[in-house]
Amino acid sequence: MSLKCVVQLGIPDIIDRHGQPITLPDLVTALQIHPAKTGNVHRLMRLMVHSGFFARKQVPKNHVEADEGEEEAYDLTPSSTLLLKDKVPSLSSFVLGMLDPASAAPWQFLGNWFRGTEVTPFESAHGMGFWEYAEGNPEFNSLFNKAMASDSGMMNLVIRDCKPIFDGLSSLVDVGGGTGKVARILCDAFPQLKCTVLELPHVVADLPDCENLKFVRGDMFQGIPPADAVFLKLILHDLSDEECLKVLKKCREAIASNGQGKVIIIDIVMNEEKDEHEITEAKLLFDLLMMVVITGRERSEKDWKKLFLEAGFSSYKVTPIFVMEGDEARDLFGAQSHLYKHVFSFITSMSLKCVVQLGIPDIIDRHGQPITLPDLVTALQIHPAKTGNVHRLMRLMVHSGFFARKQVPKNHVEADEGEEEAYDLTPSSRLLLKDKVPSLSPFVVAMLDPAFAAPWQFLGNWFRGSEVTPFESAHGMGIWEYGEGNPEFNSLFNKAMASDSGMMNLVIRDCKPIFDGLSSLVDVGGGTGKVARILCDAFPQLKCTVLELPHVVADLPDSENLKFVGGDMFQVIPPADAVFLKLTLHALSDEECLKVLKKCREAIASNGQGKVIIIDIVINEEKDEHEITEAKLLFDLLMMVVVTGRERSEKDWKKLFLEAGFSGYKVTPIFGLRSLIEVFL
Ligand SMILES: C[S@@+](CC[C@H](N)C(=O)[O-])C[C@H]1O[C@@H](n2cnc3c(N)ncnc32)[C@H](O)[C@@H]1O
Repeated sequence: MSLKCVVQLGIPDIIDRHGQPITLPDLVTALQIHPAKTGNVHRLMRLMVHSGFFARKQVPKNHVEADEGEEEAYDLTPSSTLLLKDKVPSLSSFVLGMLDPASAAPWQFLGNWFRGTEVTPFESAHGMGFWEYAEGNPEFNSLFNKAMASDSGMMNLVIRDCKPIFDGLSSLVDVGGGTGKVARILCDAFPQLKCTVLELPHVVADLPDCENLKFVRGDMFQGIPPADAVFLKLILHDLSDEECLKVLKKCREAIASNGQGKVIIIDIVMNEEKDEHEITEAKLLFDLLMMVVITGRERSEKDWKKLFLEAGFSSYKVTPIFVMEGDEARDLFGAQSHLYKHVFSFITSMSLKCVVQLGIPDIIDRHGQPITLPDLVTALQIHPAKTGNVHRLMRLMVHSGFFARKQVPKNHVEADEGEEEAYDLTPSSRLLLKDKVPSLSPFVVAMLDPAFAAPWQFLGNWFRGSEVTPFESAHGMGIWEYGEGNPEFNSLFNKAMASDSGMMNLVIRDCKPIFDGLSSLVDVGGGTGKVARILCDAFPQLKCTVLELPHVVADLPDSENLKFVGGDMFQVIPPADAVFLKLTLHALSDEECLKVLKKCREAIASNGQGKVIIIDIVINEEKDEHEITEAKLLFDLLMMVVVTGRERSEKDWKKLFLEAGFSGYKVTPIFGLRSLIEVFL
């Protein structure tokens, strides 16, 4: 969604027009950002640099003469070059089309769809199939057609290498050829070729024919005009095997008239053994996209061959055109895969949510050993028409490290000796077991709830508008107020935070010296008391108080060592030996954070030697591994979108502590993404 925001704000074009790498102040000026939001541009750019969409460069300072030396600036990379709006090829329309709310909505229905009767999750979300929806929604139709045309623009790069394939053809029908982007490229490259685009009537309704190019309104399942060649780009992967077979047979009839025609298909061929990890990932994401939006699938060469032979063709030849050695096109197609992987990375998130909703980790755990696909399908009680799709979900999840493929002895029929493939848990999916501690499944479900997903659609406009957060743009109020009025969301959120806090169990014994000698502690913003309970159990001498918003702790009973106080941390924090804040300060702006830190100081000042204990993220781009920094930067944007918070470097934290009047602090990186910070009077 940050990528979509980058496209909406036109950042690649701004850098391109600038003619050289652009500094942050120049970018902010060019963007015409709302004055209250200018401080957030570097956060968006930091994530985008980390993801390979921009490069940091040093340029000579040029603002004030006295200011000699160099400063940091952002440059385009091959991936962001593909997002320039008026260049060819440009994939900016693809990004906007694929991340449109109408395209995003069906993913929320994936889990239920597996057990229900709707043909696709798209139908669950919109009450009709994709093409019908596009027909009735001209804006969506136009967005989708532009997205496909922008993808087709990439054909320009390879068409000269494909010359032998089109040589000798005098007529060609582009089936499902959209608004004719590829057909025009072909007509330009091969002037002898007469092209016909066969399309749904509403897609080509207003398109005029020209000399070599004709539009025919029709249905590929009914008939395809005769020609030397039938061309299908990203059509057959939209179709189920049955539909694909029907269309291939129609293609055969269309080319049969001249006895030597051929069908030319541009589509994905799965090749997990040979492809690089990132290429396979992009292909698997497309496969799930095809499952969710239409009834299609991505196919291996073996799958394709089966269909071709069944349709009556005698042979075929596969050319992986988009990965040609030594060609400038190779870099661009590499950039395209990188871009698509990021456009569709939400598919991995939503598939993960589906895996939790279906309870797959628990099923494997209960099975007591790696589970075969047939056993998993049986245990899942999937709708009979959907059983063939479980392996597609699992294939992506294996690729993303959530499950491992193992070989187990065949045990279904005695005759069937040997081994078969089965899925096992990995450390990541073990964290999703519902009844184990710690379990992060409530965290997954809550963070991918529609209420959390909606604000991301507002990010681009938010940068230029006056709303405090994109969450407010989406829901008309801040998150805590929203939680107060929506008990279901409130409960979902509190369970998510409690599930995250369950991880504390794992480290509490290592933190003993930090809590030794304390007799009272206030957990500020302590949710429903998960951490406080863990602390009470670990340190029986400790009296804990949870200070929380009244609606969060309304029904929670006190117990011997644990008291709940409904209140407001900006007003007053009860006095104690220590104030504890886990993930509370990263949800606050610097000004808010300072206010709360001062209240913390007052709360511990009474005994003259108290301390503040913070568990939160400390950004350390130089030292952390790439994946850890990525997770921290994603949290940073989450804090920008749902609240007014931010993730901070040690330098940022230090500045706040000193400004709040503390004398010193100590950071202990205990906790994966999180650190424990002690702050002293
Ligand atoms: C990100 S959550 C952290 C929850 C908990 N510390 C944990 O890590 O599991 C922030 C918490 O701050 C609470 N909160 C927000 N504003 C508050 C305020 N003004 N006073 C007290 N608590 C507040 C929210 O209700 C929420 O539970």
